[in-house]
Amino acid sequence: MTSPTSPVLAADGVDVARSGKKLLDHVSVVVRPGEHWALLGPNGAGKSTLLSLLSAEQHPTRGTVEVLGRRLGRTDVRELRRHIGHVNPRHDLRSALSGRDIVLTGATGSIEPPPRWRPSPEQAARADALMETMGVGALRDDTWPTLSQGERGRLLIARALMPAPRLLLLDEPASGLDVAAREQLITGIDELRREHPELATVLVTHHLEELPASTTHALLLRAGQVVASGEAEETLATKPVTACFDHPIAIERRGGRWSARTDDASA
Ligand SMILES: Nc1ncnc2c1ncn2[C@@H]1O[C@H](COP(=O)(O)OP(=O)(O)OP(=O)(O)O)[C@@H](O)[C@H]1O
Repeated sequence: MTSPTSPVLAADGVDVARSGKKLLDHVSVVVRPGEHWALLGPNGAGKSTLLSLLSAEQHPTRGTVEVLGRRLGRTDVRELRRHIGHVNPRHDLRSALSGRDIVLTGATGSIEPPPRWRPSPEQAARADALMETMGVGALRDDTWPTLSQGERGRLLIARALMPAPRLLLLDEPASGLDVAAREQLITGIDELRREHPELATVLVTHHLEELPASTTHALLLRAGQVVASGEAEETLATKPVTACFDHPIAIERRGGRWSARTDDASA
């Protein structure tokens, strides 16, 4: 589809308008293989709207979006979506599938395994390896209704990676998790990034504490506009984050991870 070094995502001068309101205003971003972007901003900033473009679910009103080298509006988005790992936290599973079967449905792109479908030995081995990476190898036979939210989240990431996508989109993966579950998730994401060096990821969050240490870049959005964009070291810093959230916030980075608190010096 593209060369291994060409951008995985390229949005250029993107506007999205709905009901006469500009949800995104001249947003540009380029994501390359091996980069791990945080998409950060307050409620209503436009993060979900941008993610819906990057996942080929919506089209821009103005500007261009290329996903895996294909221009939205000129390509079959249903086919394109099959090459994007998109973790939907509202996974609509009704039956009591086992952890391993849930991961295997990533190979068929379906919620339930198709009747009489059996995984190939390669697919089965990949499912097992991804479950180990995400720290859910022990949940092989546990069924969906018995799993915690954190366990489900990590299984769904393994599931999204079954077709070996070059792009993984994570929409608030740590939302609602307790601190132990959040840390297990973050460890899994770090591990995943180490084991799949070509994979590019975009992770949406409101909280800097939820960012894995392996985050390489960040895009800060406020009211549909880009406040800062680029390498994590520069963008996940006191000044741009304060501007993004319109509140004096001091950022600290320790052991690779970020934390945020009110900046008393300027509050
Ligand atoms: N179809 C629509 N028509 C009009 N306004 C919309 C539509 N969809 C979203 N919005 C508005 O666009 C803005 C951006 O929404 P979006 O969901 O992208 O923000 P977000 O950064 O993901 O917010 P949150 O952190 O709360 O999830 C919000 O003010 C929202 O109310």
